[in-house]
Amino acid sequence: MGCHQEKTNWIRLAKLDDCGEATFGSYRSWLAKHPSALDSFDEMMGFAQGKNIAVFLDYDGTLSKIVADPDKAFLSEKMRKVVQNVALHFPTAIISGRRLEKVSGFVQLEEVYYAGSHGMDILTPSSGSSKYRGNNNIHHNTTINEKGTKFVHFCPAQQFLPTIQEIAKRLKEKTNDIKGSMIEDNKFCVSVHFRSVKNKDVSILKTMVEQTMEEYPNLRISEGKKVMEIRPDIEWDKGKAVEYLLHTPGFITKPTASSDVVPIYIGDDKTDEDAFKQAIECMGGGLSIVVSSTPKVTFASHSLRDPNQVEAFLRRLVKWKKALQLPPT
Ligand SMILES: O=P(O)(O)OC[C@H]1O[C@H](O[C@H]2O[C@H](CO)[C@@H](O)[C@H](O)[C@H]2O)[C@H](O)[C@@H](O)[C@@H]1O
Repeated sequence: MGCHQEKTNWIRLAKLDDCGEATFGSYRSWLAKHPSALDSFDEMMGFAQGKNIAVFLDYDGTLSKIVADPDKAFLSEKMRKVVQNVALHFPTAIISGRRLEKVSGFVQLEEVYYAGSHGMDILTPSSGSSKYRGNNNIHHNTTINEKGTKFVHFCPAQQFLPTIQEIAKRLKEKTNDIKGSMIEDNKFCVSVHFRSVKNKDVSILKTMVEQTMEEYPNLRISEGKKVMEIRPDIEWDKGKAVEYLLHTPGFITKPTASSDVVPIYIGDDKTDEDAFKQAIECMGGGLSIVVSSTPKVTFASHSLRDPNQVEAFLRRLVKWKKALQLPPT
């Protein structure tokens, strides 16, 4: 799928950051380059009008506020309702670093597609993506839920499962004495949390993790928000997960040319940059929105300050769609 020729100003602006421009002094000057998706709503929807919008959402820091205890990052009832409404009007997926069961357990919406482990565990009700499925079932496992519905898990890092389980166990033992640290087993990746670790112990923890990782050359570490994320070193990320879902039969119901699809991706973290960059910029043009209240280097074209603004944006998106469906007066 080639890059879209007709780039709008904001997409070109986002590309400047791609070139390494990081000279933003204040939030205000940064905002000039990554305008508020609420302030630019009409302009953005002008770009999307007449095309099929698909909505992709990150979970932590985007739909739920960042909290000290990762097990308590619950979704508010208000946000659940809004996401449900979005999913009733647009194909919608949540792509999280969490294990799939954990994020779907937090969200509890049947209308939404889910991808866990930074896109390395994608659940679809159909037979999976035609593009990736090919003639064999490699990486695809079928499951049937309690209601008898058939689902397919696409797990491109399946062969790493024993290694991930091993490293999660080893890190739990090793870091046991570091107060406030927490190892979260996200199935195909592991999070080492240090938000509640005393400053003086953070570097000790990081060294411990890095030393352990030396024995696992097929894994890599990336750093998120007060968390080290350990994952298989494969060419698969949230951007690839977006592409997979866009090729999944049934996700976008109206068959259409790929250039008629406008993915909107909203996320707050480094792993979301893969989706901003690869999926949004090179799939016929999409809309990428970073959630941040401070300036940061990003491929995203637009921004929102926090989950409250995400909620407001999603609410407005539904209202916009409903207005389009009204018969002319
Ligand atoms: O892709 P995401 O859904 O954004 O997942 C990224 C990581 O999010 C979670 O950690 C972050 O949120 C926690 C709860 O607010 C917070 O305590 C932590 O400091 C943040 O880093 C999740 O727990 C991680 O496993 C994910 O990798």
